Amino acid sequence: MDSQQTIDSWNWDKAMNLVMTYVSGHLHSRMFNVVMKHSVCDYLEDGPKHYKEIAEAININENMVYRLLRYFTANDLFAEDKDNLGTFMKTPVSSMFSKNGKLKSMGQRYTHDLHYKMFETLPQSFEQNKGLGPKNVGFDHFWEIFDSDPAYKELFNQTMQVYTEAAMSNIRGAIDFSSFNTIVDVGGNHGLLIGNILETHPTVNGINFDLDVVLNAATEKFQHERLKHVPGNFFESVPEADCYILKFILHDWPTEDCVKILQTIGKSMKPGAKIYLFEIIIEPPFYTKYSVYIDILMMQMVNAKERTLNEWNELFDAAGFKLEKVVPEIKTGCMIISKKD
Ligand SMILES: C[S@@+](CC[C@H](N)C(=O)[O-])C[C@H]1O[C@@H](n2cnc3c(N)ncnc32)[C@H](O)[C@@H]1O
Ligand SMILES: CCCCCC(=O)c1c(O)c(Cl)c(O)c(Cl)c1O
Repeated sequence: MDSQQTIDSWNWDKAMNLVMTYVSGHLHSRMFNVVMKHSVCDYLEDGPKHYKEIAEAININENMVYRLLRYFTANDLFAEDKDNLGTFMKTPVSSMFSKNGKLKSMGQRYTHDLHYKMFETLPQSFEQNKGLGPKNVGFDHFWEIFDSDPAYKELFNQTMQVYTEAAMSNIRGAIDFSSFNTIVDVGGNHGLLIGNILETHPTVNGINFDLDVVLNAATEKFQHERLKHVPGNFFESVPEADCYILKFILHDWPTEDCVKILQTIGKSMKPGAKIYLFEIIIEPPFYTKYSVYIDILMMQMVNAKERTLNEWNELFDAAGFKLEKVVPEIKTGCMIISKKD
């Protein structure tokens, strides 16, 4: 916006919209924390409710509940009955965050008190050039949280399953895995990706490989007659196979740890084996909002990052691998790598 445009069209609405865009994030997500923590969306699922009815149900002051509902009506989550002011209604968006909604776990996790505490020192992380998130909540590494907070672990697993469900329609059918005998989903968590691949590849066997604390979590894992769930640590060893898939794994780790993970996999790869990486590929200067959001999330929570294709190639080279192909059909990003000759 050049100065002349600013002077000519400067007005209250533009000023406030600009301010809201850049400074309201913490308020907005903490307000959504209240909605998710008290399952406010659920109360509107079976019909319009007066704010006093919801206030009594969630045991919060009725004027506060009115202001909460009003705030999210202005932000298109709820609607207010113009003929019965004070009565609020669900919208297709609020249904997505209700008890049967696809996005409930996302809404709960990304506005979780733990996340808010982990992001409190984001400015210091930039100044100190390292992610300080886990230290804010008493841990050295993000993954330690799973042992001490099973409820958060379940939320994590559920949200990763939702991401995979959202990506499956694009991934399914885009890659032919039929030439492989066994595929290991390294850090497969819920097993949805490898499970879907087995369903469309009748001759392939699958192994869902993840931490014991994850595979023994309460969240249902994908079951299939040709799928085994195998606990382990990808810094120690992974099962032997001719194909490995890693989705949103390497973006969780600094480059030196990614090299260790790839080299650990390399020790178990059969001759001619391939690795399929389902990872974000940042393409300067065409940045998507979610890719740069997840990049900062990775920095603060796991001291890691999203990568450009050049950065991926540098990583592969350092690990003794080479990029065979980028699979353009996979919108979330997909690269096929193999060990250097
Ligand atoms: C961001 S999640 C991705 C999960 C799944 N691939 C997906 O895309 O939905 C990263 C996964 O890596 C697993 N993980 C982290 N450290 C691990 C380790 N040392 N060994 C095996 N799995 C690990 C986590 O338990 C988690 O399931
Ligand atoms: C658009 C893809 C988002 C994947 C999110 C994700 O992978 C992730 C993650 O790996 C870690 Cl370690 C994490 O702490 C969060 Cl909050 C994530 O969302």
